Amino acid sequence: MEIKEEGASEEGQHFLPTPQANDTGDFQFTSIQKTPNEPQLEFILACKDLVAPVRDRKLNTLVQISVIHPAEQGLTRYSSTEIVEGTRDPLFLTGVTFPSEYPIYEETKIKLTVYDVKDKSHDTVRTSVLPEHKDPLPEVGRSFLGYASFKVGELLKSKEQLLALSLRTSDGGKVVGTIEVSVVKMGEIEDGEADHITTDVQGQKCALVCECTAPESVNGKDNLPFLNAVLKNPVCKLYRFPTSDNKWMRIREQMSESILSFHIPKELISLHIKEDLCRNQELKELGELSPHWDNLRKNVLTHCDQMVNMYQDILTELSKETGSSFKSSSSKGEKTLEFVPVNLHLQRMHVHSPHLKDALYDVITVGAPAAHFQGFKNGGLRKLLHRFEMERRNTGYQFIYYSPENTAKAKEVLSNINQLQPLIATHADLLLNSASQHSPDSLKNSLKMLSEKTELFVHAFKDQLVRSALLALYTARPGGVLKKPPSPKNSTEESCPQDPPPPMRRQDSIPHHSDYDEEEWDRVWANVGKSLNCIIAMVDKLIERDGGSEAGGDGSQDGEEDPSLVDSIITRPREDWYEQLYPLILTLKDCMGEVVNRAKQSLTFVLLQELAYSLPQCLMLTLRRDIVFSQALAGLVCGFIIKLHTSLHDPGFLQQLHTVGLIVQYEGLLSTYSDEIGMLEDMAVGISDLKKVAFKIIEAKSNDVLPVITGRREHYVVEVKLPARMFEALPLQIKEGQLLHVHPVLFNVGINEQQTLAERFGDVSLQESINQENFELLKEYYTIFMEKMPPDYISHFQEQNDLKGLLENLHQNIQAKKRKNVEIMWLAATICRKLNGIRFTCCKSAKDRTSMSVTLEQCSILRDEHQLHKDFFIRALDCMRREGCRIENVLKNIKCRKYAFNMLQLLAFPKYYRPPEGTYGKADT
Ligand SMILES: O=P(O)(O)O[C@H]1[C@H](O)[C@@H](O)[C@H](O)[C@H](O)[C@@H]1OP(=O)(O)O
Repeated sequence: MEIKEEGASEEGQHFLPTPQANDTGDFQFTSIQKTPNEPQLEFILACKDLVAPVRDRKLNTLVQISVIHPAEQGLTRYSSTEIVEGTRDPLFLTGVTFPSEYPIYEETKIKLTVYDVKDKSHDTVRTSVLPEHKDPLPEVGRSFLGYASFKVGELLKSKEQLLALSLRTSDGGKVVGTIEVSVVKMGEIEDGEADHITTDVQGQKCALVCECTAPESVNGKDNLPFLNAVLKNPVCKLYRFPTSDNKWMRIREQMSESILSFHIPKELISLHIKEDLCRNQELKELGELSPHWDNLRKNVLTHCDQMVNMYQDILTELSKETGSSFKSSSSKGEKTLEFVPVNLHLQRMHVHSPHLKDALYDVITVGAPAAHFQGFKNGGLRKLLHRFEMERRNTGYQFIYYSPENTAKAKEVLSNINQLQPLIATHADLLLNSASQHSPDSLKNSLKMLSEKTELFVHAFKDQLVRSALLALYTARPGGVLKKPPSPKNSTEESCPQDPPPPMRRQDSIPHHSDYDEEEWDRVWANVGKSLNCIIAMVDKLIERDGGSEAGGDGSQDGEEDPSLVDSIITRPREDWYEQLYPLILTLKDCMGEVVNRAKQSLTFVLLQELAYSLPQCLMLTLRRDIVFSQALAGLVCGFIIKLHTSLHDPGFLQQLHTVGLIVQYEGLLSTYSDEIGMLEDMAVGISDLKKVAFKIIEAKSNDVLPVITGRREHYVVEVKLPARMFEALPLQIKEGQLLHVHPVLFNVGINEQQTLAERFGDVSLQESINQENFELLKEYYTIFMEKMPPDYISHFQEQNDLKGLLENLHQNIQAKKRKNVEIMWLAATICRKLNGIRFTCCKSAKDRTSMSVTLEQCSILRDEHQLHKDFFIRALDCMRREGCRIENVLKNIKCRKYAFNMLQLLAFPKYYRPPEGTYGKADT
C-alpha cells in the first residue's frame, strides 16, 4: 500500500467513527490477541545514527506515529513522541499505546516519521485540528528526516517483538538512520538498566544506560469489566522514565469520559420533578384557606407548575442525548445542558516500577460545578443563599418565617410519612395474609415488621414543629383566628400570623398557644400507638390459644389496648385469625390516615411559607442549586464507582467505607476575581451539598448496571450495582444495605493572572474561609477515622503515614496566607490519597489549569513514591503535557491542541504549572 502523507487526517486518539471501524468490507482481518480491558498493543521507540541534513547540526527529534487501516488508503495521525534534544540517538520516553477498543489488526500498517524540530514554539501548529477534508497546514519549525513503516503483525511475530527498521528519505532511497520499535507489556519489569538518555539537569546532557529486554508474559491485572459500563472513549498514553537507580518504570496514562455525565443529571431531574409534583399536589390539597393564604398559595402554585414544566423540558432535551458521555468546555453555557458537568473525565496513572507493585492513581477532572447559563453577575450560591436567607428573615410580613432547619425538618417528616404510610399498609396486609394462612411464625414475623414501622411512624411526629405547624394552619383557615394573643414560649418563637398577618420580628415566627385544641392532635396521634398495641395483644392471644394453653396472661404490651375489644374478639372461633385481626388493622389504617392527613397539611403549610417569599427568585435559587448539585453529583458518583471497583479487594477500604465513610477531596484552581468568584461560590455549596448523599451497594440483577438515585432534595441515596460475584465478597454490613456516607472537602488556590489581581487589588477572603472551614471538616473526618477503624489497622496506618504531621502542615499553610500557596493543594491531595479518598481537580473548564495540575501531581507522585530520577522530573512533566492525555483533552474540548494560555498569563503562574514551549498559545475557547 502506498503511503500518502498529504491526505493525512489530524492526529488525535479519536477512534475511527464506529461504522468505519467495523466496516472491514469483504476483508477478514486478524485481531490482536488481547487481555480484556488492556491495551492491544504498546511499544516504545528509539532511533540510532540519525543523519543530520546539515553537518554538525544538533538534532532535536520527534517521531510522529500514523496508522493506515487495512481497508483504507488514508493515513491517520495517531500520536507523537516528545522532542529529544541534542542527540543522534534519541531514546523516546513517550511510547505508543492502542487501547482495547481501537480498531487495529495484524494487517494494520504503522508509519513512523522522524522530524528534526528547529523551533519548538511552532510545533503545535502541526496538530491543531483542521476542518474535515482540508489539507494540513505546512509543517512549520520542523523538517522531515526520514520514515519507516511496518505491519502490526510483523512486530508481534518478530523475534523478541522488536523491529529495527531503516529510516529512509521521502523518495525511499537514502538511509538516514535506524528506528527501533519494541513491544512493551505493563507488569513486566525490564531487566535492563537505563543509559544514554538525556536528562534535564540544567541544560547539561548526561548519559544513562538503556537496554530494553523483550517482555515475556501477558498482563491482565487491571481487569475491571464493569467499569466499561460507565467509562467511555479512553485515550491512552505510554511513557517510560528512569528511576533514581537507573532502572525503568513504565507509566500508562489513561483518560476516559463517563456516561454518568448525562445519566446522573437525568436521574436527578426526574427525581426533582417527582418531588415537586408531589409538593404541588400537597399544596393543592391543603384545604380551605383564608383569602390571604389562598392567594399566596395560588401564586406559589402558578410558579411551581412553571418550574416543573421547565424541568420537564430540560429532561426531554437531555433524553435526546442518548449515549452521550461528554459535555465540552465550549458548551458550558448551554441552557439545555446546564445540569451536565463540564468536561468530566477519569484521569488515571498506572505505574509499574521495579520497586513497587503496580500502582493506580486516579483523579476525576471536571469543570467546577457552577451555573454558567445563569451567570455570575450577582455572585454564586454561597453569597446568594446567605443574602436570600437574611432578607427573608428580616423583611417578610406576608408569611410565617421558618428557619432553614425547620423547613428542612418539615420536608424530612413529610418524606418519612410518604414512605412509611404505604410501608405500614403493606406490612398490615402481610399480617392479614399470615393470619389467613394460620401460620404462627409468619404472623410473628409480620407483626414484628409492622410494629417496627409503626413505631418509626409515631416517632416521626414527636416534634414541636408539627404542633406549631398545625396551629399555624389552623389560624390560616377561614375563621381560624386565635382568641388569645400569641405568647412566645422561647426566644425563637415569636408571633403568629393573622389575616392579614401583622409585621413580625424575624427569627422563627412560628405561632404558639391558642384555644385551638392541641389535645385533639395528641389523641389522634396516640390512637395509632394504641391500635398497634391492640394488634400485638391480639396476635399474642391468638398464638397462645392456638398452642392450646388457656388464657396465659392478658397479652397486652403497655396495657393501652382496649381489653373489652380484644376479649370480645377472642371469644370467636380460634381458627378465624383473619377475621379477628381484620377490624384491628382497619382501625390502625384509619388512625394512621387521620394523622397523615393532618400532619401532611400542616407541614405543607410550612413549605408554602418557604416558597411564598420572593417568588420567583426563590425558585430560581432552587434551580441554581439543583444545577450545581447535579454537576457535582455526576462527578461524585463516577468517582465513587471507580474507587469501589479499584479497591474491592482491599478489606481495610471496605471497612472504612461502612464504618467511617469516604473522604472526597476537591482541588479548586479558581481565582477569587471577577466571574470566578461566583463559580467558586457555586462550587462551595455544590460540594457541601454532597453531604446529603449516601451510597448503597446492591446486587445487579441484570445487565443494566447504571446507578439509581432515590430520595429528595434533602437526602439522596445512590444505589450502585455490583455483579453477584463481586457483591458476595462484600462485608455483611454493606450487603445488608448499610448506607455509605461521603465527606466532601474543598481546598481552593487560584493560580492564574486573575488571582494576582485578586491578591494585589481585590479580596481573597472567600478562598481563605473556604480553606479554613474545609480544613476543620478534614480534621473531623480524620478524628472519626482514628476512632472507628480497628486498633490494629490504625497502628499499622500510623507506622506508614504521618497524617497528624501532614494535617498540621496543611493547617499552617492555610494560616500562613501566602500568595498562590500551591503547597495547600499538594498537602490536601496527599492526605486524601493516604486516607483512601476520592480525588477531584477542578478549574473553570477542567482543561488548561487542571491539566497543568494533574500532570504535576502525577510527576510528583512518581518522584515521591516511585523514585523517578530527579533529573527527569521536568522531562517527565513536559512529556505528559506535550503528548499526554491532557493535550488530547484540550483537543477534544476546543478542537485545537493548545493550552489556552499566553506568555503573560504564564508569568503569573507558579513555576511548575507552566506548560512546555510550543504547547500553549491563543486558542479559541
Ligand atoms: O481550563 P481552564 O483553565 O478553566 O481554561 C481557561 C484558561 O485557564 C484561560 O487561560 C483561558 O483564558 C480561558 O479562559 C480558559 O477557559 P475556557 O472556559 O474559556 O476554556
